[in-house]
Amino acid sequence: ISSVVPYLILPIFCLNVHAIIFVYDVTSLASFESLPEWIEECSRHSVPPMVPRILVGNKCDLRGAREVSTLLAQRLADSYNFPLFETSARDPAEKEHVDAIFLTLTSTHLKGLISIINFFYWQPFLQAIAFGKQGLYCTLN
Ligand SMILES: Nc1nc2c(ncn2[C@@H]2O[C@H](COP(=O)(O)OP(=O)(O)OP(=O)(O)O)[C@@H](O)[C@H]2O)c(=O)[nH]1
Repeated sequence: ISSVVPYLILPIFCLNVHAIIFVYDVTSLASFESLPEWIEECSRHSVPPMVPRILVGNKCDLRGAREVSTLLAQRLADSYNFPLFETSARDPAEKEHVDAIFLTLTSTHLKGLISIINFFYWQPFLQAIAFGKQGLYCTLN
């Protein structure tokens, strides 16, 4: 999410969202420090907790201009339990990182879907077992 996205547009982005990538610029401490505000803002717009979120530090090719250390970013990522990636949209050597970001999001999203499917598939059986046990308990008493 870029800092230029007005707050008014955010609710529209948050409708039916499947994944969120929070991107900051590693050469801008201000962009990093604005992240918690954007993360909270997304939560306020009822983005379900199961929607995978990921933190991405961009512009890693600008080594001399770095203002956000990996350690600092990792601490923030850990505090929200988000995976952290550092990459560069400009440096072709970092291409694999961009691929990894989307693979991680896709697999997390699929895991979420599978657990929902599992829940609805097994729920009637679990209920039947619970009910059966209850019935047995009543009969024995
Ligand atoms: N060196 C470098 N420049 C980048 C990278 N990603 C984007 N840029 C440059 O940063 C500028 C802004 O990129 P945009 O894609 O417009 O991104 P934005 O979200 O508007 O970002 P900011 O202007 O940085 O707030 C452009 O000149 C891009 O070419 C990167 O990984 N490395």
